[in-house]
Amino acid sequence: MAEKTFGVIGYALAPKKQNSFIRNSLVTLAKSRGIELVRVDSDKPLADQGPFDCILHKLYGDDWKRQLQEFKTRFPNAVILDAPEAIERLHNRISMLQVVSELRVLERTETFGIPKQIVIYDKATLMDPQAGESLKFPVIAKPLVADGSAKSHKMALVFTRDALDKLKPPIVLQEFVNHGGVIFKVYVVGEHVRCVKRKSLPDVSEEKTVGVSEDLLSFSQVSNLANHDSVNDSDGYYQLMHLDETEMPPNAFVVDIASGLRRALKLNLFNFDVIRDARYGNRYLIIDINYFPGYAKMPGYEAVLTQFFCDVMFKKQQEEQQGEGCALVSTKNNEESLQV
Ligand SMILES: O=P(O)(O)O[C@@H]1[C@@H](OP(=O)(O)O)[C@H](OP(=O)(O)O)[C@H](O)[C@H](OP(=O)(O)O)[C@H]1OP(=O)(O)O
Ligand SMILES: Nc1ncnc2c1ncn2[C@@H]1O[C@H](COP(=O)(O)OP(=O)(O)O)[C@@H](O)[C@H]1O
Ligand SMILES: [Mg+2]
Ligand SMILES: [Mg+2]
Repeated sequence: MAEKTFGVIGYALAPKKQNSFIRNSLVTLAKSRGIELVRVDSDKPLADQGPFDCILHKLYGDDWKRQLQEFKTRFPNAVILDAPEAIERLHNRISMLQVVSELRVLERTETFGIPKQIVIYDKATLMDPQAGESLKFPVIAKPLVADGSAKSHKMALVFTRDALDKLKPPIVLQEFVNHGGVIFKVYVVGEHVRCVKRKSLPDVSEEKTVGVSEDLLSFSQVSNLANHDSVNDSDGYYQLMHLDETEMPPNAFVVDIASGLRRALKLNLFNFDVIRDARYGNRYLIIDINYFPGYAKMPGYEAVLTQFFCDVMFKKQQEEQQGEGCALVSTKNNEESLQV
């Protein structure tokens, strides 16, 4: 066990997240490296608690943002992982993916982008015969807001233009891209990047689009379903996916994109979903970016997160020492996330 506390990290998480993420195995390993993990009491003002060297958080709402601001005013040297303004960009499925077009990665044989999509804010626009004219069907209808609510994960695979009237705006209509039924989830923890395979929606053939008895199929959080989980499958649409047979994308490519996203988003803790366009084989599409995802599903997450916490503390201490030595450097932008 470490003799000295290297840093105290306060965590402010919803109960479900707390149960899955704050496991004894994480707390013990972190402690052995001098990192103490302490729960933030949501019934008390954050600024009255602590002292904390760092706040790890995934909570929503203006009240929480205000509490973070107050905390930062009172403890300017504390690190907030991550800045709420940076996280907010991921709460809207349009702004979330706009960042992809800002990325510049080294030239390679693989290419990347996002699927073609439009945003519809109201029913009148949705009912306009021109709505969705620029898109090739089927499309996936996604709630515009991605705020962690169950509603924000409710999607629909829409086969025909006529079925659009069953949807409730504001929504994003995104072209469905065949990708072999497997998605790649890329977990980012500071500089650490890990890509895993997960089950996705199966490919849709032209015949399927014509012959399907329903013109709209609803689904939610497909990648979290175990293979035996029941889904509405009257058309025999869902089937077992053979994850093992799917080739991973080149690691250097994934790391390049992850590093680019991390810089552009100014975030340390996120994951993104990538699919490989079945038409090309070397074209990858980013479809979703999530703040502070289910890291506990990443094998060995305790060691990865503990190392990250140590890096954050080390960087903080270095900056404090430099600050003491040079009081002139006071222009540090408090709003910006620390990038370890
Ligand atoms: O709960 P988990 O472990 O399935 O994690 C969810 C993530 O699953 P993943 O790690 O990508 O497989 C999940 O990712 P997806 O959106 O399903 O790709 C979200 O990040 C979800 O958070 P929120 O509901 O969007 O706020 C995450 O939920 P929270 O744990 O943050 O509630
Ligand atoms: N454009 C697309 N083409 C094919 N499948 C998609 C597309 N967009 C989403 N999916 C499938 O739908 C699932 C949920 O969509 P996603 O945007 O990741 O929402 P969530 O935030 O709920 O995870 C993905 O994991 C993937 O299986
Ligand atoms: Mg997703
Ligand atoms: Mg998501």
